Amino acid sequence: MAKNIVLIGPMGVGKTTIGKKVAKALGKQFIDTDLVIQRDHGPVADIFERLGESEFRNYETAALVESLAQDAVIATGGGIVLRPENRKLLEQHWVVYLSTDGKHMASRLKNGNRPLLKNGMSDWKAIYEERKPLYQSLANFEIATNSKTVNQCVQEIKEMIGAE
Ligand SMILES: Nc1ncnc2c1ncn2[C@@H]1O[C@H](COP(=O)(O)OP(=O)(O)O)[C@@H](O)[C@H]1O
Ligand SMILES: O=C(O)C1=C[C@@H](OP(=O)(O)O)[C@@H](O)[C@H](O)C1
Ligand SMILES: [Mg+2]
Repeated sequence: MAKNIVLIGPMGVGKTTIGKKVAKALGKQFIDTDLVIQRDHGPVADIFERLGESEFRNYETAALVESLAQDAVIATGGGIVLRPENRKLLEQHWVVYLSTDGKHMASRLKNGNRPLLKNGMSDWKAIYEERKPLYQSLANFEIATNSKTVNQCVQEIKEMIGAE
């Protein structure tokens, strides 16, 4: 199995945006687990509403398995680290953790419908604090995105994996 580059990190940190650009720069396929779920089951917010979070997590694990079988750059959803079985799968790949100190996150979160953020930034902070140790323990690389542009993050990832 090829070693994929997998982006993890909290909601809105830039996994989808940066992942797409890294894939392009490396000439690899780009996969977003949320889009795989959406392709098969409809919009993420609708799944949360109709079926609840635990069914969404089932779909997410299936999407992760399918994605990791490719040779790709993969953007995950922020909650991918919650399930032990997902973490076990990720251990075999290059895991890049996009971190943030929380500044500028409100503007990064403006677009997109995130069903877990009913109370905005206070939910975001609490969820991130809870998951941070999981992101840290899985990461092969960490990129502090706070004061960097999207393109700087892309460049750093390329350098980290030795593509430069
Ligand atoms: N380093 C960055 N600096 C400024 N804006 C960023 C940065 N990274 C991402 N963004 C912006 O933040 C928004 C959220 O990014 P997105 O890729 O959807 O995050 P995620 O997939 O992690 O939830 C996008 O509009 C993106 O352009
Ligand atoms: O953090 C989470 O639990 C989630 C993050 C979202 O993806 P992004 O991290 O790309 O926003 C999406 O998978 C869903 O809304 C749940
Ligand atoms: Mg995303």
